[in-house]
Order: sequence, then structure tokens, then C-alpha cells
Amino acid sequence: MTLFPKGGLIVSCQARADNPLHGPVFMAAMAEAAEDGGAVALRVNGGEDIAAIKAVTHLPVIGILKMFDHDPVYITPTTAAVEYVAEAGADIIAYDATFRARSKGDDPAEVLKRIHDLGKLAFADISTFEEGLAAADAGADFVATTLAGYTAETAETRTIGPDLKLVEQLSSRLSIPVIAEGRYNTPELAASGLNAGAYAVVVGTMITNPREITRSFVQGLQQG
Ligand SMILES: CC(=O)N[C@H](C=O)[C@@H](O)[C@H](O)[C@H](O)COP(=O)(O)O
Repeated sequence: MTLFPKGGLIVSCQARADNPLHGPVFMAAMAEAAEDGGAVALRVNGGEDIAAIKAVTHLPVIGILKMFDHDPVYITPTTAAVEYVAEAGADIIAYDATFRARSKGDDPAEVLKRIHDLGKLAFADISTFEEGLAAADAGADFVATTLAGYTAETAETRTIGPDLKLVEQLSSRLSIPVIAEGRYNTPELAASGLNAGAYAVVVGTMITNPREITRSFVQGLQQG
């Protein structure tokens, strides 16, 4: 069971507290725009935004709770976070499934179990091939390349664009859907994620973060 069709676009509607578009009113509008534009699912952070978005769209929501006080493992790092995201109405719950040591928070196996116990699908955010295999072995329903380039181990080898090689490696090995996520900043790159074998592609910044989109244009102009 996947809840959304193969080959589709998942739009991540997230805005941190320092972003002028922070808050459920703006995120719900983003979600409606994404649905109108043809997105097949949404990725959403926090209970308020998830509930607001579930009220205005029909799309399945991949919910997360970012807890930066649990850094470096901040994406839904506890079973309590899973309960909160489920309660808010998420259909699928994404969690950090990297091998990183956790000073706080729960073991990823416990987080995964809680997601399934609550009747939700588990979306494993990983940064390496080995983490992807381990997450699939553990019973995750999706494996996503979300954290490739964002962990201490992968920062040095971070690609400027998306990590297509990782998508290719995981897709040729796993039978569960592999989701391409992270730095798919153009429609062409998103298509290349599917060509690399991804089931679907998540795009965030370049659709729902006008401040970053503006910065990329300004930079383009400065570079002439
Ligand atoms: C690393 C991390 O925390 N990624 C987050 C996960 O929820 C989001 O900040 C990203 O926007 C999302 O993964 C989509 O990626 P991009 O914005 O590159 O299209």
C-alpha cells in the first residue's frame, strides 16, 4: 500500500519559524496550490500545519515533527512525536532512520513500531545506501533519500544537485518504493529522479519557499 500513484510529485509544504510564510494559514494555501497543480501527496511539519492542510485538501499527508532540540536527529525522533503527528491527521509518518547516535530520543526501531501500531505507513528518511537497506529490512514502507548530504558522514560527498546515484542503487535493490528527495530543484531534475528508479519525487524549497527561490534568482543575476 502506498496511498499515492507511481510517478507523482510530492510537495513539501514547510516554513520554519523565521520564515515570513510560517504558520498554518500560509501552509494550507501552499497545499491547496500544490493540489491544484497536480501534486499526489504532501510532506508537512508539525501538528498545526498537518491539521490545517488535512482540512483543505484531499491529498495524503506525510507528516513529520522536526525537533531541533534533538539535533542532529531532529525528524520525528521520538514515539511521542509519532503520536502527535498521527493525532494531527497524518496518513504516513516520516522519521529519521539514519545510523547516527542519539543523545536524546528513541531508537528508530521503536519509532517505526509506534508508527505501525498506530496504523500509519512508515517513511524512512535516510542518508546512505546501507541505511536504506536497514530501514527496508526493519519494515519501513518507503525509503527516501531526504538526508543524503545532510549528515556529518555524507556532508563531504554532498552533490550540488540531488543524489541520483543513491536513488539508483536503492531502487535496483529494494522492492519497497524508493522516494527521491533533496535538491530536486528543477522539473528536469525531478524527472531524472524517476528515471533513476524512484517511485515518486519530493520537492520542497523550489516550490514552497519564495525566500529561497528569490535568493537563487538574485544569485543568478549577480553571477551574470
Ligand atoms: C534535510 C532536511 O531537513 N530536509 C527537510 C525534510 O523534511 C526539508 O527541509 C526539505 O525541504 C525537504 O526534504 C525537501 O527537500 P528540498 O527542499 O531540497 O526540495
